[in-house]
Amino acid sequence: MPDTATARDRLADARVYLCTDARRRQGDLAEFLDAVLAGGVDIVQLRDKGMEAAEELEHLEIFADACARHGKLLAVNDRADVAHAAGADVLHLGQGDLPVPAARAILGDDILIGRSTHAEPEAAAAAVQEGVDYFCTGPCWPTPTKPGRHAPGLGLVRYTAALGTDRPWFAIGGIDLGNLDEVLAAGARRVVVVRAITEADDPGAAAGELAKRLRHV
Ligand SMILES: Cc1ncc(COP(=O)(O)OP(=O)(O)O)c(N)n1
Ligand SMILES: Cc1ncsc1CCOP(=O)(O)O
Ligand SMILES: [Mg+2]
Repeated sequence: MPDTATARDRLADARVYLCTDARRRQGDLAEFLDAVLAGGVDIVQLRDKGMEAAEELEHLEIFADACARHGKLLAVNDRADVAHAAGADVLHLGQGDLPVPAARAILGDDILIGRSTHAEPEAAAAAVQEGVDYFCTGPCWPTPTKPGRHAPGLGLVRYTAALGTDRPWFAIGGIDLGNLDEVLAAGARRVVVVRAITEADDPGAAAGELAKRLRHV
């Protein structure tokens, strides 16, 4: 991507979106982020559900520095105030989070807003809702990363692909290098992962392999 690319240009080009907590603290965290961003992650989100805002902001400084070094997008989960304070490129909102118009009223038009969807009507709505820049469909498989969330499976991915929307959308939930071909065959061209990268022996290599396969479909 050229240096002049906007956040929306970068989103349009994105294939691999990583959500990670901040268990890998300080120096180790920066090293981890450098490896995965150099490897092929296009968007990185700090997703640490138990963390209070002040601690989240502290960690986000490390994320923001890493994203700036690599020209990649920084995403914040759930909280518009934290996204604003961190200067994030992206705010991700689930069905139970702040409604998109409320987030837009706080943040304006420059930030990208993403939305989670878990059922066909939610995906169809997110594909056209004003103020939404991208959406995610899943979980494709039940996942310990989001306990208790019913998995609509690859049927929702097939449904979303059939919408033929121009809006970027990502498959999420239980995706790894072993089942990526099934996700691709269902019609997804972008994925969100947690464990496939954070729990890999070599996170940078895992990011690279995911990116390579998604970019050569
Ligand atoms: C990129 C991305 N996609 C989906 C989610 C899940 O959001 P949500 O359904 O609000 O669940 P929590 O992550 O908040 O537990 C996400 N965070 N990021
Ligand atoms: C946050 C979230 N929302 C739906 S599935 C999921 C977690 C996906 O994690 P993993 O890639 O480890 O299965
Ligand atoms: Mg949420």
